[in-house]
Amino acid sequence: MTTPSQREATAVVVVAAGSGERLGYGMPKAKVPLGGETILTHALRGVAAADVARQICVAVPAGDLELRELCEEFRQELGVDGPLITVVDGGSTRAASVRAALGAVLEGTRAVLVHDAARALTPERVFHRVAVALSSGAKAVIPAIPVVDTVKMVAETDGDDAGIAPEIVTGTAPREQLRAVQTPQGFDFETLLRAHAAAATFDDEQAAAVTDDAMLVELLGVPVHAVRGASQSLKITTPLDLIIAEGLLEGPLGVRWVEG
Ligand SMILES: Nc1ccn([C@@H]2O[C@H](COP(=O)(O)OP(=O)(O)OP(=O)(O)O)[C@@H](O)[C@H]2O)c(=O)n1
Ligand SMILES: C[C@](O)(CO)[C@H](O)COP(=O)(O)O
Repeated sequence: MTTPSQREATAVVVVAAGSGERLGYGMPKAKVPLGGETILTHALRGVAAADVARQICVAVPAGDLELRELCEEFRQELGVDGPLITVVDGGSTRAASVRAALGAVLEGTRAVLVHDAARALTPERVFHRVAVALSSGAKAVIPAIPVVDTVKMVAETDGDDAGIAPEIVTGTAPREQLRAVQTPQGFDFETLLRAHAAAATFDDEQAAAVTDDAMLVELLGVPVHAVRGASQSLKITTPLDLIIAEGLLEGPLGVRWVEG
């Protein structure tokens, strides 16, 4: 476990400003119902239950008053002893939303965990593993799980192969070295600020290639450590993911039965 002084110097950023195109609900994904509540409410409950931070900083779609209200209701539910809940307008990319939230982090913060609201069922133990690794001296920590599929590189087919199939295999990745990466990703605050300052200068193509915060820290040459993630931390991205998440909540023991 982390100590109270580590908790006092930690903030969790929850990015919830995405549009949820692939889920196809016609509303920001954070508002989509899951087990009778919203995806964002589940995510916030998980963060608060983990109790690793004095502040939770949420990025919502710019101008979305409903989600701001939801955060305010959650703040009231936690009461005066709960963490400070700060809400900011997110940006047009995930990284821009993270940057907006980092701008609202309390003075004195030394560690930040960045979490996707879309990973609404992430168990407390994953927050703890990340926080403990940070408190043991890591500057960057990610939760990760082994990849179960065989992963191949492909290219568009051309020449003699055109007309047979749209893609051709160019190689097979060594599966034992691959991990599927999740959130919360934990960082030394100063390191994460440096990484995002560099990313803020990226052109559109470079910015589009940024899919998590750890890769920005990798670009600084800072080691990124991996701890065990959990299968129930799945990112609710497609309608099938939402069905799986509903199923996890409805299981006989709720989401707690899932190992990992
Ligand atoms: N401009 C953005 C884009 C994404 N996110 C957040 O980043 C997390 C991961 O993004 P993803 O699951 O891809 O969400 P969406 O961008 O909403 O999904 P889609 O690409 O289907 O629209 C989500 O919690 C999402 O709210 C964000 O805060 N700001
Ligand atoms: C940060 C992340 O959840 C790690 O798996 C993922 O990269 C987000 O990707 P998205 O394309 O923004 O959903």
